[in-house]
Order: sequence, then C-alpha cells, then structure tokens
Amino acid sequence: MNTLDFDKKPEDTRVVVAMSGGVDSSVVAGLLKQQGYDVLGITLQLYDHGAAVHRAGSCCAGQDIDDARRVCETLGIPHYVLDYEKRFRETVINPFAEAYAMGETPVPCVACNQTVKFADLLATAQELGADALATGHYIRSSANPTADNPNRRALYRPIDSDRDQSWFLFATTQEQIDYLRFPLGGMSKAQVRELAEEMGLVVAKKADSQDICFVPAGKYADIINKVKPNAALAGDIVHMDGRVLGRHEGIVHYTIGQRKGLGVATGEPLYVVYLDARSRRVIVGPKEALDTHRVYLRDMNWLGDSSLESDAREGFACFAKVRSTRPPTPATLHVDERGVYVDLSIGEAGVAPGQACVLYSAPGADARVYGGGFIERSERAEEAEASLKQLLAQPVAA
Ligand SMILES: Nc1ncnc2c1ncn2[C@@H]1O[C@H](COP(=O)(O)OP(=O)(O)OP(=O)(O)O)[C@@H](O)[C@H]1O
Repeated sequence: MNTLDFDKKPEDTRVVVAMSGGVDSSVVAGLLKQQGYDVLGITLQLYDHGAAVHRAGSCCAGQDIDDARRVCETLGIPHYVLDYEKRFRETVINPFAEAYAMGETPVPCVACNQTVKFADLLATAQELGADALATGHYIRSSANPTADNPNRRALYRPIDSDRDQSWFLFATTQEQIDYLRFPLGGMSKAQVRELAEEMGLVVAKKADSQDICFVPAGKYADIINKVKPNAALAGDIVHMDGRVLGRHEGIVHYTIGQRKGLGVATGEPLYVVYLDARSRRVIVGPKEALDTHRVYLRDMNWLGDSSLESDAREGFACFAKVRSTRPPTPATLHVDERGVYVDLSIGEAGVAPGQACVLYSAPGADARVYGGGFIERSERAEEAEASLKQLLAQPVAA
C-alpha cells in the first residue's frame, strides 16, 4: 500500500494536484513528487485578475498562477492552467451576491468546493487518467473499506486545529471523498513552511491567503453592488422592541452579530439580530438577543455511518461547529417532521442563515466528520425569539 492508500507503486499512481500558487498546495505537489508519484499540477483561473474583484495574494490571481507555474518548474512536473472564470462567476460569485441580497451570510468557499474544485476539476483529473485529486486543504481522510466498496474513505479533523478546514468541506460527497487526498491533514502549517524551504520553493514565505478570494479587503458590498445593483435598497433600522432607530443604505451592508457601523446612537450597545429581506429592515437588539440555541439545516450532506440519519430520529449526541473559527461544542442532532435541526448545548452568539453547521463525533482533532448542512434559520433564547416573531409579524409601512 503506498502513502496515498493505493495498492500499487507510486510511479504507477497518477495524481493531479490542485495548485493555487500558495504554499500548501505547492508542498503537496513537492511531497508527492518526492515520494515518486506521477504528479500533474492544475491551476484554475477563477476570475479576471485585472477586474475590480482582484486582490493580491488571493487564491486565483495572476501572480498566483505564475507562482504555481514556477513551483512546477522547480519540481519538474507538468502544469496546466484552466480558465474557469465563467463557471466561477455563475456558481460562486453570483449566488454569493444573491444570498446576501436575501439577508443571508453565504460561505462561497463551500460553493467553490462543491462546484469548480470537486465537480469540474475532479472530472478533469479523472479524464486525465488520475487515480486521485490531491489538495492543500487541512483535513484528514483515511481508508474505511466497506463490504460493498473497498475504496471508501472517512473524513476527520486535521492535526493542526488552528488550520482546520473541515467546516468548509462538509458538503463534499462520499464519492468525492473517496477520490480526493489531503496530504497535509497530519501536518502543522509550520512543518509545511519548513518543507517548502527545504524543497526550495519560491512560495515558502508567501503570505497565507485570507478570507474570500474574490472579495478585495473584505469589501463584499462592492461585489454585491456590481453583480446585483438593485440589492442595496434603503430601509429602516428597527429595534426588537419596535422602535425605528434610523435608516440604512441596503441590508447587504450588514451581517448578523455586527455591532460597528450601525449608525444609530441610543446609548446602549446594539447588534444586528436579524435581516428581513422582505421588508428591508435591519433589526437590532442587545447582545443577549443573539444567543442561539437551535439551528435548522437544509441541504444536509450525511457522511460517516449510514445509520446516522435514522439514529438522529431518536436525537443523536454529537459535536457541532457553527462557525469556521470555533471548536466543535456538544449538541444533539434531530430529524423529525420539523426537518433536520441541531440543539446546541452552549448557546452561540450571532448565528447567520447561509452559514454552515458541521457535525463531528468528538470535540478534538481526532473527530470524525459526520457531515452537515447550511443554516436555514435559527432560534434564539425564548424571550428574544418571541419579540422577534412579534416584530416580523407586524405589517411594514410602505
Ligand atoms: N485557483 C485554484 N486552482 C487550483 N486549486 C486551487 C485553487 N485555489 C485553491 N485550490 C486548492 O484548494 C486548496 C484550498 O484552497 P484555499 O484557498 O483554502 O488555499 P490555502 O489554504 O491558502 O492553500 P494554498 O496555500 O495552497 O493556497 C488549495 O490548497 C488548493 O489545493
């Protein structure tokens, strides 16, 4: 068995490496080449790097493509660049803008993994006769053969919890997981940088890419205005107790949990509690009103044991992560006539629809990923929930 769990010699195993031009995927290519695999590098050009959406250091700009090319030259492996701009715009950027206009806080990296990376690029790798597609994501997968499928794999959190990307990967299907390989899951970022130095890669000291690759300096409203110019319609800023506190220039400028930049002075600290796209109201309230105890999920991707969905009918104890930066906390998963929902034993502040809720077997680095879903809506502490419902039921002045 070789290190990628194939029953053949590395030189007989072809692997496509998804190369962003960053240090992580460059080291993946370097490691696999060192181990003797037949490695091909592919970089996807995801948007026009001359356009307003360009941000230096992001995962798909011109400099990055050039860096990936230079890494492949150093390693002596073939490198291809594929133009995915149109597809990326249609499946990632446009839905991102539309979700914001609906009052959601989307996770475009999940959409990107679901479409361009693990659907299109994966298909290209298969067409090129590759046995696997490897990426620089920090997540672990290991062989988990079943009676009907000897190639089945299971997903786990990575060793380096600070870099854990499992939250972004919850929607990866079982078939995709079986074909993918994540060689960095057992390494720390520090080790990866050291390896890059040892391999003499030009990207060894390159800064990490941050946030959303196509959003320059966190200015997502600019992208939304460009894609959906009518999304930024003015509306009222309303307190949960019904008081109209001011006006805003479009709900796309707000996210749930936001405190700064509300432009209302009431003497009390206020947070965005809800975005009502229908009435274009930004609803604000005290911090306690953000405290979320239950999240309803849509588009569930069930991984792990096949009995999970039926076990959840009885209430299934697990650990849930409702934001990318937090460790998983104890939770109970339910499936009944109300849908799929998760009760969080420790309330989370400011959970936004459109974000992900990912489920695990344990709180630590050894946790298996059970899958997850997108948050459709959430329920807050009883009092806050009641006053929000009352407010939303009120007719809105034209
Ligand atoms: N434009 C791209 N073309 C091909 N593969 C990509 C591209 N962008 C990202 N990837 C793949 O997805 C992985 C995770 O992407 P992410 O944007 O999270 O990068 P990262 O964690 O900064 O890693 P890296 O250091 O490799 O850029 C990358 O390691 C790479 O394998």
